[in-house]
Amino acid sequence: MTAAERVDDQHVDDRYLDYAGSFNRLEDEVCLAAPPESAMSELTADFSALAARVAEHRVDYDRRPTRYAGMSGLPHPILVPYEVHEDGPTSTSGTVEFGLRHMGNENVVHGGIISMMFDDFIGMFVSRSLGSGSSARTAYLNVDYRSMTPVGRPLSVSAEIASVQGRKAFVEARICDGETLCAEAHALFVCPADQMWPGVAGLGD
Ligand SMILES: CCCCCCCCCCCCCC(=O)SCCNC(=O)CCNC(=O)[C@H](O)C(C)(C)COP(=O)(O)OP(=O)(O)OC[C@H]1O[C@@H](n2cnc3c(N)ncnc32)[C@H](O)[C@@H]1OP(=O)(O)O
Repeated sequence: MTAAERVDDQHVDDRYLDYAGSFNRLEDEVCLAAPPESAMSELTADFSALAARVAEHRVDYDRRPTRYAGMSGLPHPILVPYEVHEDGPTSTSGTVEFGLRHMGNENVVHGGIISMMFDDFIGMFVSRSLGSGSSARTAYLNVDYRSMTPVGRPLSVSAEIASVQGRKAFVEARICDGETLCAEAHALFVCPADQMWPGVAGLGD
């Protein structure tokens, strides 16, 4: 599913994608630049003015496009955008591309960002699959970093529900660069006690 196909919410439209995408570009450039002192002072003033302009448009939680974008893998100021290509009741797969703003060491992704990507990708998959809205909570997320994860090119990402035991969903996920396993995750997501999973046939206890 492309970003354009996912734009079906009144809170997220093409203008939002341009807006969030240009902000991501700014983040990339800030991570790469070393402005001289005078340019840095000017840019600091510009950033402060820009923050004040954006602040004029604050809205309540439910009306924020970043909330809906964050739940769909769309461009977002903090989360890593991804696309879902196949989505079933027990497994999902797609592509993710980390940007320059996600770099730790040169040209490779910061480990904490990889954990965040897994948490978001798995959390949204579990919520879609087991039907808890967006309320599945991460109880633990164990990440094994198997090889350096590159920035700036599409990588595959996939997850599957290994088992569901009562309110607990055990999930496995991985990010690969072609045949190379970059990182894998083993996670437990728990459904809040007052919202039992509607469940998936064959997965429950
Ligand atoms: C940044 C921008 C965002 C934009 C929006 C995008 C949204 C995207 C969102 C994407 C999604 C992102 C998602 C996020 O980021 S969710 C945010 C990160 N997660 C949290 O904040 C969760 C905090 N913890 C809790 O709320 C509670 O501890 C939970 C709900 C997890 C359990 O408390 P609860 O009182 O309900 O239940 P319980 O304690 O009786 O436990 C129940 C069962 O679970 C077992 N258990 C529990 N913990 C562990 C453990 N660590 N290892 C092994 N087992 C564990 C426990 O033994 C028991 O098993 P059993 O005895 O029944 O067999």
